[in-house]
Amino acid sequence: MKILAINPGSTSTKVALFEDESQLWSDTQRYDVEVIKQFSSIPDQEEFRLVEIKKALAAHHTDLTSLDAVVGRGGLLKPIPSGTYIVSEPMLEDLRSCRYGSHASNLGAPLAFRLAQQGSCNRSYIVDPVIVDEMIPEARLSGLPEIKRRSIFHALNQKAVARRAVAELGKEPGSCNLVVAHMGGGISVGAHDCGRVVDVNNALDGEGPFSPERAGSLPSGGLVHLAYSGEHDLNGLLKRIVGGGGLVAHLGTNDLREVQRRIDEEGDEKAALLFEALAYQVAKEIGACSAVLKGRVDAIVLTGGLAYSDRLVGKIRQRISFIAPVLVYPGEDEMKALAEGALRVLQGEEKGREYR
Ligand SMILES: Nc1ncnc2c1ncn2[C@@H]1O[C@H](COP(=O)(O)OP(=O)(O)OP(=O)(O)O)[C@@H](O)[C@H]1O
Ligand SMILES: CCCC(=O)O
Repeated sequence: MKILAINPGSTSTKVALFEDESQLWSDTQRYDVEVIKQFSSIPDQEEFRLVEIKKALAAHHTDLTSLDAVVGRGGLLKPIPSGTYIVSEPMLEDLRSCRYGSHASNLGAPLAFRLAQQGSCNRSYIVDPVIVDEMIPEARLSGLPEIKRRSIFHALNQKAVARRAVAELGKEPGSCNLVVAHMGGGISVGAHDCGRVVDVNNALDGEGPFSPERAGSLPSGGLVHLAYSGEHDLNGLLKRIVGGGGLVAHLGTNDLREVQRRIDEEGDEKAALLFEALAYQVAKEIGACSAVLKGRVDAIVLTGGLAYSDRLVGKIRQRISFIAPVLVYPGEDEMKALAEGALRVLQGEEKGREYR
């Protein structure tokens, strides 16, 4: 089966072609920030990205008509359980209108749908979108009835690495309790209770550890004062929390390698403190998720780009290795996870779910 996988990020689109589980080629198309700035909203980028993806297909001599399915990263939809979903009109409508919020991943389904249509296979899917919601009732409450917690996290990679961890532990699928920390530009830490993510910090909405680009949890009084200080309008403040917080706000970079360089080469004490605090906050969140699982944790999994840093992983380990064995899977394999999700449906292992 030939499956094209598409993963739109804020300034790039990753495209990869798979023959069953094997990747035939992959391409990361990076867009100049100035090019992206020409579009007033994420949905406005659909046509541009479609044309760019077709250029990648042409460069790799891949004809659209040779595809059996196209799968895209799923974006901000209404909360739904984990799985592979058939792209449908109601889904496209919710993503294109940004009814549940705006995120680059909103483009995954429309692009997959149009490419599948143009190639005539007419089979398009999304897998484990960022709004996968399996939270238990007590996790949904905040301290104010008018503010509900939402499950928005790196579901695709968290679920994929959780499957890998369970296999490596030699256990049956759905039989393990894991705490998975995805540490990338954003950070989400999930409590996986026998395969179900029963609690996770909302990585897009000011919960959990700060990250290279996100502010994470903030003291709410301080946030309210900042909101009324006249320094920011609504969108400016939201952008600061989501794109300009964390390492960017404190150090002006979202690159952990640069932070390490400043510590090593310049003896930068502020950078050293931020590095320490990052490890501390991730470890604290892992501890919280371990309590969610009542201490019955088979393994803790560290993944995402930050997990390439042995130094960060070492500092996190110091605080959490008393809980359970620590497995480290640096980076992410979202393209493979997308292709595998589509394949499970194409091969009849799983039924394609409907989004209503
Ligand atoms: N070898 C490395 N050592 C230390 N840090 C690294 C290394 N490689 C990548 N990083 C850091 O990982 C972070 C980016 O991670 P990643 O690529 O997973 O993020 P992303 O895909 O942009 O965002 P997200 O994972 O939230 O979707 C950056 O801070 C980058 O500096
Ligand atoms: C789930 C996506 C979260 C992020 O972009 O940080």
